[in-house]
Amino acid sequence: MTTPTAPSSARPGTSAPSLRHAPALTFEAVTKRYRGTAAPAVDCFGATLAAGHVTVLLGSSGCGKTTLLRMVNRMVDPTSGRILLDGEDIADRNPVTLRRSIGYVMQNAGLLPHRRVIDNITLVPRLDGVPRDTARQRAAELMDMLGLASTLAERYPHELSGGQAQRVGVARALASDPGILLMDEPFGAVDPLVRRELQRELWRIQSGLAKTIVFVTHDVDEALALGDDIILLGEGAQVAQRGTGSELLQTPADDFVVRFLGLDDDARARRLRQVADATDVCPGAGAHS
Ligand SMILES: Nc1ncnc2c1ncn2[C@@H]1O[C@H](COP(=O)(O)OP(=O)(O)OP(=O)(O)O)[C@@H](O)[C@H]1O
Repeated sequence: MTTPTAPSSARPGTSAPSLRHAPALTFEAVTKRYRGTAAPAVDCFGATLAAGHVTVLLGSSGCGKTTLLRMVNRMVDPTSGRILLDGEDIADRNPVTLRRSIGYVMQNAGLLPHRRVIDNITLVPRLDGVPRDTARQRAAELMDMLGLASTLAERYPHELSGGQAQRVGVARALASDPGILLMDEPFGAVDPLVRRELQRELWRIQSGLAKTIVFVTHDVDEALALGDDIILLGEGAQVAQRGTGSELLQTPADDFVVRFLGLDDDARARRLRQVADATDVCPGAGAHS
């Protein structure tokens, strides 16, 4: 899903063009040790994530994926190390303004239950001082882009299906046109069909918007379907292997990678290669297309 430059005008189906610059994201020897725990949740993680690309952090439960994401928007501070956006240390940024400039999508959408869909989507732009009508206009464009009927705007979150709620969560994250989007297992709570549909939507949207996306999942198929770049993590966010889906499948670094991807099962290995091949030719997938 490589989309190196943002388009100058919207493509069909992506009616809200991105104006905000997508930054590169660098982790320099980042360690997080939570108080009272023996082992660090993240142990000296280093990587640069390319601007305008989708980087997938793939790994088992508890390996430190969420901790890595939450350090990017300063919901969690590193014990040591630095995190840089286009070379600028985020420790020097005001945490509130930093957070508002970064889109965040959670597993259960994280919508405010007592606010209507439209107010959930316009919340951050309104806090940033965007006039009400402008914010609502952009929200309507985003809802359209995400395949949400305009009639849903006045509903409350509990009146939505799981898939609709996740779409609203993505619209809300895009509402202030952030350059960077953090997605923490965003499609993990919906059924497999809806999940695949949401993955395709994200793919299509990203081909127009070219955000820097960090996408967390423990699902190998999802990583192969979405990642320009996949970082497979072991305990303490140790990098087991990094590469494109095809690279991981063709040249797994060691037994851990083989077992995690399931390449020791011939039928599964064949199926995963098909997923990776399909990703390479899927329309709307930027450089893959
Ligand atoms: N606030 C906290 N206090 C103490 N330990 C924590 C805290 N948050 C996370 N941890 C621990 O840090 C480690 C990494 O957790 P993290 O949530 O980052 O992993 P994860 O890979 O995102 O897991 P999952 O896929 O289950 O969400 C785990 O051992 C977890 O128990």
